[in-house]
Amino acid sequence: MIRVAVIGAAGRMGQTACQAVEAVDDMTLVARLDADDAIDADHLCGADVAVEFTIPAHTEANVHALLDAGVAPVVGTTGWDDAALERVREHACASGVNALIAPNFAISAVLVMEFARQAARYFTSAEVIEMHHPNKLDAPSGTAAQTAQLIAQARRDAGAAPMPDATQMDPDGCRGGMVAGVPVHAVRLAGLNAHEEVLFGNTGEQLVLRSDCFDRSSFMPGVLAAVRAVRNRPGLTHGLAPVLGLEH
Ligand SMILES: NC(=O)C1=CN([C@@H]2O[C@H](COP(=O)(O)OP(=O)(O)OC[C@H]3O[C@@H](n4cnc5c(N)ncnc54)[C@H](O)[C@@H]3O)[C@@H](O)[C@H]2O)C=CC1
Ligand SMILES: O=C(O)C1=N[C@H](C(=O)O)C[C@H](O)C1
Repeated sequence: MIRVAVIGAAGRMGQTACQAVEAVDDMTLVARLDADDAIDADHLCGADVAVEFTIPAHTEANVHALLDAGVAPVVGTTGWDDAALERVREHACASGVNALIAPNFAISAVLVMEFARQAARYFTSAEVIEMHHPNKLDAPSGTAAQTAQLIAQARRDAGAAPMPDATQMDPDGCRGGMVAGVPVHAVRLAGLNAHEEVLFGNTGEQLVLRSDCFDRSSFMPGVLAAVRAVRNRPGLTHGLAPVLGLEH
């Protein structure tokens, strides 16, 4: 039986994660913590693993507190940069407590990232469009940022030429933001949940990869898989792909 704490338990993802943990036979929910609760042994109630869905400004501090408490974090909160990930990697290795941080736990989104990585070298142009509910705090989404980085790395590895773009005037930033040299566009629209399109273009052809997460339950199989896997994966695991056997 895996003893699980949920941090950010009052939030949209935290509530869904609590329900998912309570619905399976091999886990027991031992703690629901939110913004006013200390992350320490008293409040973690003997948890083995903590699922963390909070806010970008606080997630790193929460993760270090969990590692100090000997509880393996499974983190879905976004807003991580390379330096913060490296600090967690070092802390996890030094403490012997494993951690997993993934910008997206939905199978469709993880596969879009993997397929985008594979496709990138074959196309002249690539752009990412992420579309979310208007309550989202960060832009671009963690998933879009990771997708752009994977595309950029694959293009670098393939020695791809710069993408064609004749734009000379864009005072309002309508061409989107640039993540690792890949244009990323963020839509915030009432009625949406979490969606991403990756567009690849060549002369005369287009490939579109799209993930639609209509409901937060879509993230839960991945969260539960990460909870089951994290204690067997030394150090920091970044992304769900390796847990799904998509190592590259
Ligand atoms: N990796 C993935 O598959 C997914 C990641 N996300 C990410 O998860 C994060 C949370 O998203 P939502 O649940 O929609 O947000 P939300 O705003 O509904 O929930 C955040 C919760 O965290 C709590 N909180 C804030 N500071 C805290 C602290 N220091 N310690 C403990 N709790 C704290 C808030 O009170 C709130 O209950 C976002 O970064 C979002 O992008 C969302 C969906 C899927
Ligand atoms: O805030 C959300 O809702 C989501 N956040 C994650 C992200 O920023 O990539 C994952 C998913 O897109 C939902």
